[in-house]
Amino acid sequence: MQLEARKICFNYAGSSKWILKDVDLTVKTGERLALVGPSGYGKSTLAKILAGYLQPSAGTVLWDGSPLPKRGYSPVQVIFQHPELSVDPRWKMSKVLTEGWQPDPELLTLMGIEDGWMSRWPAELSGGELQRFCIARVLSKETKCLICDEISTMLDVITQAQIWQLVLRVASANHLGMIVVTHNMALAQKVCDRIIELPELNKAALRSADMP
Ligand SMILES: Nc1ncnc2c1ncn2[C@@H]1O[C@H](COP(=O)(O)OP(=O)(O)OP(=O)(O)O)[C@@H](O)[C@H]1O
Repeated sequence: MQLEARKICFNYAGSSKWILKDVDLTVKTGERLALVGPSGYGKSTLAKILAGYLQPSAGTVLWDGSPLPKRGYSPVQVIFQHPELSVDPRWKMSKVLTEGWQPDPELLTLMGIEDGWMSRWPAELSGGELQRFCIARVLSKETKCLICDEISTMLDVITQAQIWQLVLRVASANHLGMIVVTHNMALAQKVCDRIIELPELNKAALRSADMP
């Protein structure tokens, strides 16, 4: 099984600038791909397109040869940099956690999620604690490809290491495909087996003039 992006082009509404142009990318289950590049080069935009959050201006994203499902649980899930922006602040954590599936107690123990946190509001957890929920809620067995968009950037180094240990453990156990979006080459080298530099992948956009 694989996630495939074919000739992806993207510009934000109202802007004539190509953010992405003719980007091709394939990630197979079990493979860990790092997408590396400086700030502002379109990494998060591509992550959102690959996960189906944004529609490309042209090109297609295919999961196992078919478009991503428009409804229901998607096999391609994404975790973002800022967990506080990824959860509904009006939902208690138990609801946040079980929106897509019912995580089993073993996973919650593995993720270090404490029972007492379930009745709290998102604002009553630290960034690291909240990020654990954001990770656990997308680790259903139906998830086949996980996109991690700068998931540890705002955490201290100890929490970063813990979070990555947990994610990689589940990724190995579930044979997930992974795309690790980062500007940190050292992290990419540590957690991934293939590295793609976005400026190279997206050179058509960098070379192009604005859209006609
Ligand atoms: N909603 C939006 N509307 C208009 N332009 C946007 C929007 N979101 C992002 N951009 C622009 O698109 C470009 C790429 O942004 P993107 O967030 O994908 O980059 P990035 O490589 O992920 O950056 P960073 O590493 O800083 O997160 C930037 O120039 C940004 O200003």
